Amino acid sequence: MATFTVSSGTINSLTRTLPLTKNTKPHSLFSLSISLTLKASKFTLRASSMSYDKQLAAAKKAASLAARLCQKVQKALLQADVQSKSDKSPVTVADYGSQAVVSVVLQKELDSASFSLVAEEDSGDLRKEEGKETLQRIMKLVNETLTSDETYGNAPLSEEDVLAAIDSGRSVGGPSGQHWVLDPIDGTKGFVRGDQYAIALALLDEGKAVLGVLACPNLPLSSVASHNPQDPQEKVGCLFYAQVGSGTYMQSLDGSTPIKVHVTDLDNPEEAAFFESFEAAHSLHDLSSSIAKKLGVRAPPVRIDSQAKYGALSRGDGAIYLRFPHKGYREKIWDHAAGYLVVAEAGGVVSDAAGNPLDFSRGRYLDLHEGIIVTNQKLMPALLKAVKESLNEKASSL
Ligand SMILES: Nc1ncnc2c1ncn2[C@@H]1O[C@H](COP(=O)(O)O)[C@@H](O)[C@H]1OP(=O)(O)O
Ligand SMILES: [Mg+2]
Ligand SMILES: [Mg+2]
Ligand SMILES: [Mg+2]
Repeated sequence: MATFTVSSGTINSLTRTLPLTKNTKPHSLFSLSISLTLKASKFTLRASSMSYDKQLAAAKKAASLAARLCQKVQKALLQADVQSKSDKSPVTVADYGSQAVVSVVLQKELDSASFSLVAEEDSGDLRKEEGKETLQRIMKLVNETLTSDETYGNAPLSEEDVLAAIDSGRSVGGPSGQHWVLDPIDGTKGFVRGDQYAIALALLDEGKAVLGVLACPNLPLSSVASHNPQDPQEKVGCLFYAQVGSGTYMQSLDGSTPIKVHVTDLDNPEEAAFFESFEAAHSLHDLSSSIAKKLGVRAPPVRIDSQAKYGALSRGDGAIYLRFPHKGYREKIWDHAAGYLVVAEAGGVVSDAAGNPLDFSRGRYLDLHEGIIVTNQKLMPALLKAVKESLNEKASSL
């Protein structure tokens, strides 16, 4: 006979929601409690036996190949003359190319019949007459990248295949079923400057993030705090990955042995380093400076682009990440889902400015209170207090 164990907390919280009256008979409570026990046990069994190993292997392969494509374009971009640097098309080519590569690899490696992808780009502009030349360049790049992996052989994709791969990212996501979530280049501003960017890929199952993969081609393997960009011996290019319930790992993009990473265990905010956007247009630097001051943070902010910030925080390079977009900006799920799981599985906490968890089940957008804050469990209460005070001061000064 199978035995099930369910925590009393689960049953207590379930019975709290029951409509109990003075007339509820003891035996009906007993049968109710048995049926709740079985239901809860079923849920526990399903959650703990669920493995996403196959999807994780596919996601790591997809993000690594997309990173290879992006690195090639960024290298050419940085070597180009000033005039062609102001041309936006290389970024466009890498954005679309990365999305196509991830979409093709996931569909080749997994069951494509039930494939759903929520991704940033769509092929609208590429289908226009003026997009023809760009599409040619994307197709060439995608084929070169895919054939650089020997498992994909030599069956080149047509223009139509590439357009279809990009457009598979039009899914609206939502609370049921499985959905992949992709930002093919997160931090395009950093990509163009030659700085940080990430290929961010997550899997949602029933509205919850269950896999997160971040390829960060320009992030040093050592801490950003101790990194010396002049030293040619220092390796760059990190792949972070997390599966729900299994922790967060990091390896080099060229495939070193993975190491388990953990957020810092710092409990004194004065010693904390904090991350924020490089771009002042993406996050309110004044507000984060006011929060840091209240916490007594001594170090200046570490400003880097993209979800590389989540990766760096997951291995303890810094203790806090603050993100407060300007009024009216709506956050998208592909800008946070992968980073969220990488940090959560490394022991960190990600919430909105009011302390609510992020909800990835509501479609392509995240509905948030004000901003996003990330830190470890010990520092979160003090951080929430400082955020609340700073937001109140900002509101009363308007
Ligand atoms: N006006 C904006 N405010 C906040 N974030 C923005 C804005 N415009 C684009 N972004 C997105 O913010 C993220 C980068 O933030 P960060 O400053 O942390 O690098 C990216 O996802 C970027 O999009 P994209 O993916 O197109 O680069
Ligand atoms: Mg983005
Ligand atoms: Mg993007
Ligand atoms: Mg964009």
